Amino acid sequence: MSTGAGTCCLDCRLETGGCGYKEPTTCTDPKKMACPSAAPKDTNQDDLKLWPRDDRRRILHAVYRVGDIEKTMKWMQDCLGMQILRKRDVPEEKYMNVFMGYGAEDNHFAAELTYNYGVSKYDIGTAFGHFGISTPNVQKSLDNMKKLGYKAPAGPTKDGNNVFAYVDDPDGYKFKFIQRSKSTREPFCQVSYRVADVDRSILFYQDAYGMKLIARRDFPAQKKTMAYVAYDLDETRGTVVEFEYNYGKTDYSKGTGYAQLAIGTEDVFKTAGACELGGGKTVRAPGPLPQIGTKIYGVNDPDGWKTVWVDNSDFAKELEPSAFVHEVHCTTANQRQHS
Ligand SMILES: C[C@@H](O)C(=O)SC[C@H](NC(=O)CC[C@H](N)C(=O)O)C(=O)NCC(=O)O
Ligand SMILES: [Zn+2]
Repeated sequence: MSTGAGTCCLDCRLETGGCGYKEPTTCTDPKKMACPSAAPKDTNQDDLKLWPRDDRRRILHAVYRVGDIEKTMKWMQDCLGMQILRKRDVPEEKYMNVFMGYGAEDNHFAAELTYNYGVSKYDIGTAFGHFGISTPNVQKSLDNMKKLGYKAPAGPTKDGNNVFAYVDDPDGYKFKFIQRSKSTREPFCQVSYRVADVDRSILFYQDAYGMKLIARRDFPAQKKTMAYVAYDLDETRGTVVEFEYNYGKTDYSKGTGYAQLAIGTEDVFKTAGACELGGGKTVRAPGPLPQIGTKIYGVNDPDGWKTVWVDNSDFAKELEPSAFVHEVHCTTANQRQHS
């Protein structure tokens, strides 16, 4: 497994600062052999190169931090027509999550809202673009917001066949209403990142993450290039990652709000090896989440956008009704804010 400057396997490098072995299978470091998160012994570079396309992957949710989880939930229900899918409180780690979306998480993309106890404000930064929401009628979506007393533009922007409008959620995250026919299977259809090199991003998401390029479009008049990658080439069926490259602009601020994209995988350890091979920077070693137990692996892309890979079978267990220890009342978390 290519490890860039270092020449050791992923686990040893993370645990010991480097054992000097090039391949997990040849690593005889006692720490490595005992390491529970060792990549499968039969892993080799060719296998890792093919893994991103052989794996069973789906974009699960986008994770971002909010200052008032009840206010955001209500905004998403009122303005986007989303529903509350599940809640989980992790008091030992002083945070709670609420999952919002348009359908069950076993086959729909979701927003994973993160409320850190006592934190009411985040810097959205300039690198995050928007979340895309498809709607059959943008004007009606805007009129609905205004009728409910929310701030919204008077009307959509029309650019050729494209009809769209941007609105801000309570924390300042941008949501883009995108006019599409009713047949769109996944209304929560886009996450948009600003990037410093669009072709570098395309290649990385293809090679390291196994995504497919849906489109790459230049807009010289607007001095920008847009690109779209996903696991499904039909962009109305699943969630798409959009890259926005503004000519010559490379210095964006990430802020503290947006956290990561969660993608399902059959094997977080093998995926860790494949991401490293593709040039990803590991930021969270593969292994179980504290308190929750779901195996995850965290990695940054060349622009520093984080992806958390989530074990598919552990994720399915998270969705089982029995996993809902108790219905969390959001006021509880907000009350903690004042404790
Ligand atoms: C499976 C994946 O999508 C998760 O839900 S991981 C949950 C975990 N969330 C937090 O730790 C939230 C609190 C934290 N203080 C924050 O603000 O992010 C998470 O995101 N883990 C990722 C990791 O790298 O540990
Ligand atoms: Zn998650």
